Amino acid sequence: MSAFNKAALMTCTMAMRSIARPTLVRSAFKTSGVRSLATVADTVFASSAAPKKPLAQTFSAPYQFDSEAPKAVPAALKLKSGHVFTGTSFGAPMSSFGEAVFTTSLVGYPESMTDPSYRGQILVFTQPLIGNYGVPSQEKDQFGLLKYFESNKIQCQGIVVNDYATKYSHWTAVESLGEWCAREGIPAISGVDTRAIVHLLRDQGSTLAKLEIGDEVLENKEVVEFPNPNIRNLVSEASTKEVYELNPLGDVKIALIDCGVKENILRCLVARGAAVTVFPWDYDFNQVMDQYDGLFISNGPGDPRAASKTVQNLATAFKNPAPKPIFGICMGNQLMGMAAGLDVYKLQFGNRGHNQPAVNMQNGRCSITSQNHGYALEDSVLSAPGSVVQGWEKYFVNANDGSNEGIRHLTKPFSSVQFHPEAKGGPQDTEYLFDEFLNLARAEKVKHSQKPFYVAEPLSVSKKVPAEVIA
Ligand SMILES: NC(=O)CC[C@H](N)C(=O)O
Repeated sequence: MSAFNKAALMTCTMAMRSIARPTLVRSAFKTSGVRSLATVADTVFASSAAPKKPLAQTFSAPYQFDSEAPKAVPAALKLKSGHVFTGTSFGAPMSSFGEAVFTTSLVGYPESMTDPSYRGQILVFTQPLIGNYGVPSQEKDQFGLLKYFESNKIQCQGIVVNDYATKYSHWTAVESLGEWCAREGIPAISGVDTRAIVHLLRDQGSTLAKLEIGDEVLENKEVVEFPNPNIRNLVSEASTKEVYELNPLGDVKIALIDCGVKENILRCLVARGAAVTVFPWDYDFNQVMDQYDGLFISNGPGDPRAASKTVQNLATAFKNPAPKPIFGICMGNQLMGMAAGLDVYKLQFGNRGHNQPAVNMQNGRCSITSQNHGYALEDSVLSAPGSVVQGWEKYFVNANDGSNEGIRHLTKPFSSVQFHPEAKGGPQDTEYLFDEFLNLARAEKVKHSQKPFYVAEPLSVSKKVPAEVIA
């Protein structure tokens, strides 16, 4: 764990302790002079002591941390189920719609919010204190990839937090979370009981929602229609429109199908020496695979059934008698599974967080993984006798809910995982899967380079040389 993660974890632990022992924690903060944390402890204590009201009428009064802060703008999270949570706006002064989902991750809000897989979603953070380390810059690395974000803009439709930290501090920070949201036109609400929201989303499932800001909240009109982002082709919206190359001098050539790829997947590939060509989601890669040593299918937003073209292309690739290695992550796992003949279904509330246990079915080893998905492969047929899905086996399984975490082919170099080995944020314990994939691709390259390059029958050439020239 990095020093930064440790600091963030300590902040969280301190805030959580304050719920159990508020008096003690408050006096400790006062003597050490940490004024902003003392205020957090007060707030958590005050809200947990508040009388319980029916959820539909939940109202969190707008509050301010800082007496110099501008006047609070009202905000409301309205769920399709009729539940309304009111609080304070700290982002863009505009309303938005989306599917409300929650993440249990403790850190990594800049990464999560720019992860294209969150497109169309309103993100509820269960971590109570958000914004305390601000937002980094758009600085790029030597490959031209963003250093600190997973794409070049905020992808989610809005964010919901319990306590927004108005004061931030981090060596990479260039602005506050609120400034970033306002600049990018993304609404944000704080001062709501995120525990109550998560209970609802867990019990009734991910729910369509609206984030209302400003006067609209005061008008308190009923929302008549909640547009469902999952009926759009979000993959097509998030995917690159043009083919582009990264690290062209890399020693192994990978074709990457961009369904909404996270920057850290690209970083993980180029950092290991791969030359990566990124293709749009519907590109018929089978036409160009002879120029590549391996194929990668990325993560992406929304319902995987929207990417049926990628599924068709994969089904064709699977039939290739001389198959190249293929590896997929998250949406990539779902698309590869569908191409293999598996069904996909929507989970009740999805798995989003940094501590999801995935058990490797080959060796029983469990890895703690980073995840962000609402759909899953129906993999029970893989172990069923006489299954129509031949040649594939379960690769990883989620130890919490038994859902699919990966599949692999029994004889061909095809595999995929539902979790995120590239993390960002979250544990990097499964990053070795990038090495395994690139090792297979390098072996493929060697196999091809062993095909005859030399001129056949060299002796017959010398025989034809006229005698007088040799002399
Ligand atoms: N991270 C991802 O690739 C998510 C895949 C898909 N959109 C899901 O929610 O299941």
